[in-house]
Amino acid sequence: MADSDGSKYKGDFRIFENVDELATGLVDYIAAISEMSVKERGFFSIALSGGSLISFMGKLCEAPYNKTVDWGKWHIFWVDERVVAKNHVDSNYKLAKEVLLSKVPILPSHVYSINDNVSAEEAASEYEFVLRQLVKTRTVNVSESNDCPKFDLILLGMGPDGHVASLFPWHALLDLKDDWVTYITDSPKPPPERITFTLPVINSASNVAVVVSGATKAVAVKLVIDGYCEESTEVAAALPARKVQPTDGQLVWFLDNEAASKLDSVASQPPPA
Ligand SMILES: O=C1O[C@H](COP(=O)(O)O)[C@@H](O)[C@H](O)[C@H]1O
Repeated sequence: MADSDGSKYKGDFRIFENVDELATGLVDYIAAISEMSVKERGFFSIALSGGSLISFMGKLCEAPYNKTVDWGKWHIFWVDERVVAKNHVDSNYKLAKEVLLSKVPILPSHVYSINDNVSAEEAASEYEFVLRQLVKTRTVNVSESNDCPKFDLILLGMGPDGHVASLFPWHALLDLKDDWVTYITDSPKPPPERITFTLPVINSASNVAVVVSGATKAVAVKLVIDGYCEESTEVAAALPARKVQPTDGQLVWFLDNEAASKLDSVASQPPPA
């Protein structure tokens, strides 16, 4: 559906029968972008979120990906991270380590986790500093239009409130234009202290995938993609996920049937071949 300014929400939508098929589709997609990036640039820069999407990435540890993916070329970042110790149950790093990083031959020096010994503000500023060095060496590509890092792939989940990364509805962080990495100390979802990429960085990526499953997110999915939902009084345009529109990159949504169940505009599309 069109916004009040006439613009339409753009993206590709892949809808799967269940979460197992979604996970297979997602890892196929990640492996293909990894191969293309390594061929074109010699590196693959990927930024992970936390939450349910990480569990789907476990399939990358299985055949054929465990052998075919060029793990030595992967450089792994976090789109957002909770400012807790790396062994804390809320740590996005811990989740990714358990599901993927400890099971494939990724180089430890290519895993860019946050400094968990400092405040959220310092952690964000250190993370942005590291990112700036890696953009200088082009380990992470750069956007020609705004000098932001241009990740080969950014993976986002979405909460039932429409938040992506640690960018929450109506929060002032949504308006940041010049920062790459920022921090929040009043996150509506615990834990309260987090760091997060800003929208300009997310929207500068070459590829962005939003991965959403489950019936509890069906209303938010409809608000974001169709621009309205009769069952909700939320303002669609205020949902952070609706502000994810890559400037020069490709956006793909991976949905299971339950998350897509309220959509009118794309629900009738056949699953990808
Ligand atoms: O707090 C967070 O939530 C979102 C969504 O998580 P999910 O478990 O509902 O899929 C996640 O994408 C984000 O990275 C995380 O910090």
